[in-house]
Amino acid sequence: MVINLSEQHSLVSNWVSELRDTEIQQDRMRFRRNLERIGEVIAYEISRELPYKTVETQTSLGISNSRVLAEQPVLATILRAGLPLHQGLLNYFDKADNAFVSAYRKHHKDGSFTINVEYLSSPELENRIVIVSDPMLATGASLVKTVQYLREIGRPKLIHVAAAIACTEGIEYVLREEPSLKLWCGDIDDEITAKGYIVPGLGDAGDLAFGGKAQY
Ligand SMILES: O=P(O)(O)OC[C@H]1O[C@H](OP(=O)(O)OP(=O)(O)O)[C@H](O)[C@@H]1O
Ligand SMILES: O=c1cc[nH]c(=O)[nH]1
Ligand SMILES: [Mg+2]
Repeated sequence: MVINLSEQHSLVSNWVSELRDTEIQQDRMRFRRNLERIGEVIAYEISRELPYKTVETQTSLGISNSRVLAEQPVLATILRAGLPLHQGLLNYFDKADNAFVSAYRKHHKDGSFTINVEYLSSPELENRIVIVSDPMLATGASLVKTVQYLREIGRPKLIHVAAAIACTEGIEYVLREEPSLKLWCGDIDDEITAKGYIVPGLGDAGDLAFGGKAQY
């Protein structure tokens, strides 16, 4: 299932527009903060679908029956571009457990790339609700590989995905490989280049958030 948050009027499309803007991108702090804000809104949207339980809360004047989360989700993110989006989710799910995966594109001289996973840190995932965050869902290869690694740790009962910008081709690939995923996207673009960049997209999210990296 796919939800495109830009289909409805909300501040999300405003922030996605700023993420795409080459002038505003010069301000790395604003770029990271916009990703974080999108993460916060997606956290709120997902929170409307989670299980709740009723607890008695003692106030200074009496007892309130309040609804609170019945369980904490696991927030998983893909290094490095996922970090600001992850922080936004964590701002709202502030008691969540966390997982980190280093799925990154290893670029080859012929212009092709493969997805390398070199590091994975995760809590137990059996029967947990997992929210995977990565700002860019391009070919979908990083996401599918990440979910496959997470499934080796345990069997989550539901996996949500938070992305700032996804492209239709990548979404189709992800849902072919992992049909049970629920994808929350800030916006969806239709094109992807031969090098795997989303068009119009925003460029390289990791570089824009944290600076360029050397090829080695
Ligand atoms: O859908 P895909 O085609 O797999 O591409 C998306 C991936 O590419 C980016 O990471 P990148 O490899 O640039 O690493 P970085 O976060 O270190 O910049 C992005 O953050 C995704 O993880
Ligand atoms: O367009 C894209 C595709 C992958 N990763 C990015 O950062 N941008
Ligand atoms: Mg990158």
